[in-house]
Amino acid sequence: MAETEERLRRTMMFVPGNNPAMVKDAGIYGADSIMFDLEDAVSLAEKDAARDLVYEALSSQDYGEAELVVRINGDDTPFYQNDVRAMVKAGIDVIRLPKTETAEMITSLEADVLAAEKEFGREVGSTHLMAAIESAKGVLNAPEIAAASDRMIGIALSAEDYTTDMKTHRYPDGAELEFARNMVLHAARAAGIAAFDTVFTNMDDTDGFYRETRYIHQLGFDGKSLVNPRQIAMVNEVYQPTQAEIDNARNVINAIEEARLKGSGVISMNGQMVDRPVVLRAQRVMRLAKASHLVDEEGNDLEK
Ligand SMILES: CC(=O)SCCNC(=O)CCNC(=O)[C@H](O)C(C)(C)COP(=O)(O)OP(=O)(O)OC[C@H]1O[C@@H](n2cnc3c(N)ncnc32)[C@H](O)[C@@H]1OP(=O)(O)O
Ligand SMILES: O=C([O-])CC(=O)C(=O)O
Ligand SMILES: [Mg+2]
Repeated sequence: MAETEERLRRTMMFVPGNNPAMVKDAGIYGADSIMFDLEDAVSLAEKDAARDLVYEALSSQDYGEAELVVRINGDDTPFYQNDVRAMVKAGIDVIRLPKTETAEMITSLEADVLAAEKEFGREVGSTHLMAAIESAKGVLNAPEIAAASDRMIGIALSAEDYTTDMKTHRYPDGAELEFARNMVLHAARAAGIAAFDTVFTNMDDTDGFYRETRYIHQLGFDGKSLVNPRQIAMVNEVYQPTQAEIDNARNVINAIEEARLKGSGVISMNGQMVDRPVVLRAQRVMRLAKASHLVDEEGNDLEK
């Protein structure tokens, strides 16, 4: 899917690129985006084997509707060039650059991707990019990074490396991430691309996971990077609109359609002015409701 704003990206699940069983089954859990990892989940000794495994899977497996992302190794590693070429050749949807600190890192990746698209006969521009922000420098440069290329679909905060760079660690209340989360989110919104929150790595702390997901949903993040399939349903639950939100969104969309047929742009509904931002929010609620299987393609309630 080429359209960037329309696509729902609530769940982007890391799949270690060196694990054949996980790579094979990654499509069965219903993640919006599957992110094969060639970077920190893979040891140095396994880098080439992981790249081959992911290349083979991309060439032969059907991952359905999921968006396919690969986290390549950084441009300061000997694996970077081969990662870029193999993933473009395989027709990956999105390349995620880890530890991105400057806009130049993205423009240089863009040039490498373009060269690979031409070399392997892929449509020019078909490979999208995203950046992981994992350091103070990356956070401060996030606005330029997010706007560095038309191929950019999003930026993600990566809190494990970021908190290490900041000489702290992760706490349950997330205060240490407040500035970075807000920077990443504002940089993404200003550039018109998606914002992803970081992984939550304690699989046994379900309450903590829900708390963090509700918080980043409230801030306005599109979704979260995940490390385990069990986290997918929990994120979808948090992002699922309430019945009252769906009813209101449907009324807004119907009212604006009626107004449009009568040739008017601004309308009032229950004494409330309905303008463009209200309509855009309503459309997003209906997209989320459809993805949550609460309404059908026409926007009518489905039986629960
Ligand atoms: C800081 C960073 O860079 S984070 C990004 C790098 N890290 C990663 O990619 C780690 C990804 N996650 C994992 O490897 C695992 O989920 C772990 C190690 C965290 C936990 O593993 P487990 O305890 O085995 O998880 P769990 O018991 O929930 O697994 C259930 C099933 O889901 C599968 N599964 C678990 N995690 C994943 C995953 N990320 N992708 C695909 N399948 C997965 C398991 O293989 C298992 O399948 P099975 O039932 O067919 O055997
Ligand atoms: O992107 C992520 O959330 C995982 C990661 O690399 C980090 O936290 O350093
Ligand atoms: Mg990291």
